[in-house]
Amino acid sequence: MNHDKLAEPGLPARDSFVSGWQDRLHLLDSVVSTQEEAKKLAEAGAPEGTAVRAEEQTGGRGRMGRKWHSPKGKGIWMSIVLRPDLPLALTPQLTLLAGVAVCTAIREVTGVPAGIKWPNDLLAGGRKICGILLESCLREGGLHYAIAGIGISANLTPEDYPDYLQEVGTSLLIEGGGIPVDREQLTRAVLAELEYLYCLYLDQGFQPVKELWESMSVTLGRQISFRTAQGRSEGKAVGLDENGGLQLQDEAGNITSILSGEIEMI
Ligand SMILES: O=C(O)CCCC[C@@H]1SC[C@@H]2NC(=O)N[C@@H]21
Repeated sequence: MNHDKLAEPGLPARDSFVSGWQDRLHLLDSVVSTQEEAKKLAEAGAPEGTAVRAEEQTGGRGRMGRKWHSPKGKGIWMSIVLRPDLPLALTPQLTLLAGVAVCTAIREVTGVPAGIKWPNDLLAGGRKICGILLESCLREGGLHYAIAGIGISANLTPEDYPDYLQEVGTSLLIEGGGIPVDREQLTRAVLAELEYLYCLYLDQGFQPVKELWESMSVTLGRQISFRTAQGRSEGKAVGLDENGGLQLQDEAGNITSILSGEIEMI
C-alpha cells in the first residue's frame, strides 16, 4: 500500500496524491455482473485497486438479492478488488468508505449535491443515484479479499427506468439539469477518491472516514424506521459507532446501534 503517499501527521497531502488504481481499470462491453469479473481477477491474484467497468450488465445485482438495472452506455457499473488486512466485523466500514469516495467524486465532477443514506445509498433530490454492494470472500475464517461494487446512474433519462424504479430512482443527468456526465472523468475521480480514502483508512483507521461520512449523511438527525426480528422499530439517527453501525436514540434517550439492514427515513 502506498503509505508513502500520505503526509504525517494529520490528513494526507491531497494535492500531491497520484492515483495508481486508474491504471488498473479493465473496460468491458457486456457482462452478467462486474462483481463476477472482478472476482475472477481477484482469484487469479490481481492486486488491490484492480477494477472492472462494463458498458452493460445483463445480471447486475444489488443488496438483498435485488436486481440492479444497468442499461448499456448509461451508467458507471464498476467493481474494485480490495485486500485489506481487516477483521470480518469491520468490513461494513469499507461500504461507508466507498460511499464517501463516490459522493465526493460526484459532487466534484458534476456539482450534483449528493448525500449518503445509511449504509450505502447515494441520494439526490430524495431519490437514489448510486448503490454500493460490498461482497467479501473468506479464506480460513478470515477476509481473503473484498469486492466493492459501485453502480452510478449517470446518464439515464426518465424513459430508461422501468416502472418499478420510476418513483425511487434518478440520475446525475436528471438531477444536474440535463447536462450529460462525462463517465470517463467521473470513473477516474471515483478511483482516485477511493484509493486516497483507502490509504487514509489503512494509515489512520476509521475516524477520518467516519467524520467525512457524517458530514455527507442525509440520515443523521432524521427519525428512522427499521425492521428487526421482533418487527418494526424506530429511533432518531444520531451518529456512527466505531464499527460503522448506525446509532439510534429512542424516546427515553437510550442509544443502540444497528449494523446491517435497511432503514426508512420518516
Ligand atoms: O444499492 C444496491 O443494492 C447495490 C447496487 C450495486 C450495483 C453495482 S453495479 C456494479 C456492481 N455489479 C453488480 O452486479 N452490482 C454492483
